Amino acid sequence: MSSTKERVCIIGSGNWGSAIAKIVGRNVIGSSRFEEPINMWVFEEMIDGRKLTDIINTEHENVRYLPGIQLPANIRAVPDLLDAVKGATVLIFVVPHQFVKGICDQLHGSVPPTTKAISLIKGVDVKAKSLALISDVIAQSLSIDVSVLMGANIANEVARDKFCETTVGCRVRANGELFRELFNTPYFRVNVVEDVAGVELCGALKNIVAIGAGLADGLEYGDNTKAALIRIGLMEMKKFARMFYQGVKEETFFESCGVADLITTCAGGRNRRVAEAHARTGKPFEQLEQEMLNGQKLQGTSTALELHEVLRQKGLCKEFPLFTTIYEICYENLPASRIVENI
Ligand SMILES: NC(=O)C1=CN([C@@H]2O[C@H](COP(=O)(O)OP(=O)(O)OC[C@H]3O[C@@H](n4cnc5c(N)ncnc54)[C@H](O)[C@@H]3O)[C@@H](O)[C@H]2O)C=CC1
Ligand SMILES: O=C(CO)COP(=O)(O)O
Repeated sequence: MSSTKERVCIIGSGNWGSAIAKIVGRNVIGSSRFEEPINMWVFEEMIDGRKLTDIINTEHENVRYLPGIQLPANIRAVPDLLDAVKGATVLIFVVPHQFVKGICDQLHGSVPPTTKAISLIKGVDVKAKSLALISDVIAQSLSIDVSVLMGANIANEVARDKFCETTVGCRVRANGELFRELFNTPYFRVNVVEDVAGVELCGALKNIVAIGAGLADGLEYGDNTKAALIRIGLMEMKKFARMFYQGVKEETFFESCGVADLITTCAGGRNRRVAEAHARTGKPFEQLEQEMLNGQKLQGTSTALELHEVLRQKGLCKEFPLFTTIYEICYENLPASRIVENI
């Protein structure tokens, strides 16, 4: 007899993908709603002569992207994307945003329309010079409903069971509630709101602001300057989100995905850390990403570029001086000190 339970597949296995695998892997144990085995699609690579999938499946640890954390044994690493999603009724998308289109192209035609998906991906897409949400890219490509989960969730802290909150944005309330059940734990508290665009744009845009915060740190400008950049960044995030997506709610910016994620990313995130190194050394971001992140990916620089394409196209650069300056520092060799002068 076939199971009536939901079958979950995680698409992605980086730093956040692995931390989230720990949460959902544990949460489905003994569940009446979800099957216990969970496939996690892994972009295969060799580590000291061994396949990463073999290491995960035998040692239950993602030694490359989340070392030192034991994953539940019901998480099964699968190197083939189509094998991984076979039979899944729930898909969790958690890859760096630059890879999502290629993944959707591969999945096209292999995902039933009743599938419920959620995107944990912080980024945006620019299509024909106009902005698209990553959740819309997935939804349109696969003709399925896509919720989002964003929050103040530095993966290494979540993986160590340190208390935090997160925000699920949904279009279909029942799917939002399903995702609450899948993700919520006493130390990972989920709040569900019906504002997908607001939640997702908070998650994407705060990565640009984090670059600004890191530059200020690298230049040793102090806490007041950093707070000012965070405040101005929040205002630009809000202005941008509401200009491009009618219906984005004011309250969303006070959820975990909004102000809380800004604070944590500007204090401890990878975007901040690499931007600090850029201000100190003058090395290009791409080089620092490779030197400092061991295969993990920066999202803030490419998001600044993508946003800039849209702002320039619409003649809006002057209305977003912080986003524009960060783009120019990342891509046009503007000195880091202009972060303050230009705004
Ligand atoms: N790490 C964190 O603390 C958090 C990350 N996020 C978001 O989650 C998303 C995923 O980030 P992470 O899990 O941290 O990833 P990551 O940056 O740690 O890892 C990079 C991942 O990309 C994969 N990869 C490399 N080349 C690829 C290719 N050509 N095609 C497909 N995959 C490839 C690698 O195998 C690895 O799994 C991002 O949008 C990020 O902003 C959200 C919340 C917290
Ligand atoms: O999104 C994050 C925390 O919520 C992680 O941010 P970084 O990618 O800058 O590490």
